[in-house]
Amino acid sequence: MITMDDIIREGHPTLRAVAKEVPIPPVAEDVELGKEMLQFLKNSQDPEKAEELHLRGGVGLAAPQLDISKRIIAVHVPSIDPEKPESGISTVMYNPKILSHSVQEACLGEGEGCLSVDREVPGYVVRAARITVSYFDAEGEKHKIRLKNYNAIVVQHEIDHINGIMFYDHIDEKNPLKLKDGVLVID
Ligand SMILES: O=CN(O)C[C@@H](CC1CCCC1)C(=O)N1NCCC[C@H]1C(=O)Nc1ccccn1
Ligand code: NI
Repeated sequence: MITMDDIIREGHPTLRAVAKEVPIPPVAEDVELGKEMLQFLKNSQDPEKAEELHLRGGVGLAAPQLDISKRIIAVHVPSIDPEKPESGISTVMYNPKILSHSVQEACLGEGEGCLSVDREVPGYVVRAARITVSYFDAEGEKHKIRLKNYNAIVVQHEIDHINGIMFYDHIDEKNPLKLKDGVLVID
């Protein structure tokens, strides 16, 4: 079972490596890893389990954060609106790829954090507001999905990890809270 002790922190070189594609269909080891990554996120969002296991609540996790330089990410974003279950996303993506993205940009009003970064880094992380992502699932089936707003931000944060990019690489150092016109602020 994955706990915070398994998550490497900034400064570890694996966080800056470009992760390798995995064979499709995923081998048993990669299927198991994906399941554990998704379970970690679910545990981290369960008050009892999070307390018992000392987990920081997370909505995404990338294999490089476990010092495993493979292109595997997990996302577990609860849908805010129970009437619209599709507004959340819960899945493991193998070899995810952003096929296209909107010109329109977006950022989280609160900025971003990272389970591999034990400090606050203030500033807007401006990303594409909408993305089209292809990925393979545990069975080796290919998917092509369109994501927007918070789900799009989360998946972009995770795909950054498999490319060795950290969220603060996107923050304008001179003026971290600068916002160009038209950037959608997501709260
Ligand atoms: O690469 C993956 N990571 O580093 C885990 C990150 C991923 C998100 C950061 C911004 C977009 C994706 C993560 O989840 N967090 N960042 C640090 C502490 C907070 C936590 C978080 O946002 N938690 C959360 C949010 C809503 C509901 C429940 N929990
Ligand atoms: Ni992160």
